Amino acid sequence: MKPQRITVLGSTGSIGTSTLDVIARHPGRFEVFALSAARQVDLLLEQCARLRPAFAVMADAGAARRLAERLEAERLPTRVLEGPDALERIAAHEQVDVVMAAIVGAAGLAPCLAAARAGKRLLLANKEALVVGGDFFLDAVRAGGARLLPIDSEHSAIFQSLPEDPASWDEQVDKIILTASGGPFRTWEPARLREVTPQQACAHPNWVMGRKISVDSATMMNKALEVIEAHYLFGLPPERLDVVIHPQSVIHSMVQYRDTSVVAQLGTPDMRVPIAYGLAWPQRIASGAQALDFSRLADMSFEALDSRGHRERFPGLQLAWECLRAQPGSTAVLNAANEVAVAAFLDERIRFDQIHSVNLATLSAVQVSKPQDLTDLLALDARARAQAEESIACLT
Ligand SMILES: NC(=O)C1=CN([C@@H]2O[C@H](COP(=O)(O)OP(=O)(O)OC[C@H]3O[C@@H](n4cnc5c(N)ncnc54)[C@H](OP(=O)(O)O)[C@@H]3O)[C@@H](O)[C@H]2O)C=CC1
Ligand SMILES: CC(=O)[C@@H](O)[C@H](O)COP(=O)(O)O
Ligand SMILES: [Mn+2]
Repeated sequence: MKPQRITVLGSTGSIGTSTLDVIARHPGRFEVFALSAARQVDLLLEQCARLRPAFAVMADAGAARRLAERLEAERLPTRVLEGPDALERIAAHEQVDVVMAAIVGAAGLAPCLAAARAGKRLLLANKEALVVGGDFFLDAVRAGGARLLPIDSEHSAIFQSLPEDPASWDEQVDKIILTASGGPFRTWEPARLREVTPQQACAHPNWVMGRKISVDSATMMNKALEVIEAHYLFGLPPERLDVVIHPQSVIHSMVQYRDTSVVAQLGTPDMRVPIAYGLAWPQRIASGAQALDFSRLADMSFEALDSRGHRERFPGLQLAWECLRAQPGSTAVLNAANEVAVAAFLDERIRFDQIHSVNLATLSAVQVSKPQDLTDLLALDARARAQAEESIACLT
């Protein structure tokens, strides 16, 4: 079998490094064609030395210069490119079969669209790209004849629990139930959330992840983004998307059928499992993850969103359903506001509980009209970011 040639967008991140780990377990099956990062020169250099990709792209121009100098000093053949256009180029390159989309945030949308239009197998970890792109993203997938496969653990679980034929989903499925860990503050008094530090927010109880998604898990905005992501991936209306808190993260999500049967996917919390599934689909390959040991599984518990003060503790979650029912483009505004607010929290410019205030203020201030193309979408994203910064300035 000819090796599958892969571009890993965001190769220095949590998903990126896990992807390279899975790929390394299957020499001959996969080959790395291109890698990308924003600023981490040392790690990208080490990955280039090990994997010898044809291209390495850095979002930051200074970092690209430093990487090129060091590759030359070590006589490594990888060609360095810089900036957003270069990301699109390695995503759409004719020699590429598979693109792992593991950039964090809306910055990943344009290369995802490029991969979609070029008809690649697109492994989507970058949920923000779909939350921003919505139907426009799906149109690009259809037009390009791409194969979109979910990598987010919940969506991989749902995909594994659904019937093979998407045409039967609407008729056979009653609802999708996304599980949520509840993050590090699941049992905290809501009033204490104003004291939360970035370090506390990034300490997820079950998963080791990048800082942005870790903060999103702590506010449960991650689950809000995932409800929106599920709507676009699986085509069910907002009222057929449910969330239940499951603190152990053993059940990664579930599908409830018309006859009330529930089909779920379970496993240890290790992203190499959905990554291996996306890479090899429809086959299964070794991921390197530890198997679940049911004899040592102490507990699997569940909490309703309407119990234990969760609605007050996690007010942002509801915005997912509100934005899905509002004007198309609202989910892009929510995402932009949240990216800006999370960055401000990590920079200690706002408090943890103010992330939600910024999101709400931005949603109510930005007028949304249905975006017709990528230019419209990017303009809406930029307006929402500017508005979110204004809301932050009013808070501080
Ligand atoms: N981590 C996880 O377990 C999961 C993550 N996801 C999703 O996957 C995506 C990646 O998450 P994660 O791996 O945790 O994030 P990380 O922060 O660990 O990694 C992000 C990657 O993107 C690069 N990057 C950051 N900003 C830019 C930019 N503006 N332009 C180009 N590249 C950029 C980073 O480069 P550099 O290292 O140089 O900064 C890094 O390679 C997110 O959308 C997240 O929601 C989904 C499910 C689980
Ligand atoms: C690993 C993964 O997919 C994350 O999105 C994870 O699910 C976060 O967990 P919670 O958002 O449920 O805390
Ligand atoms: Mn997830």
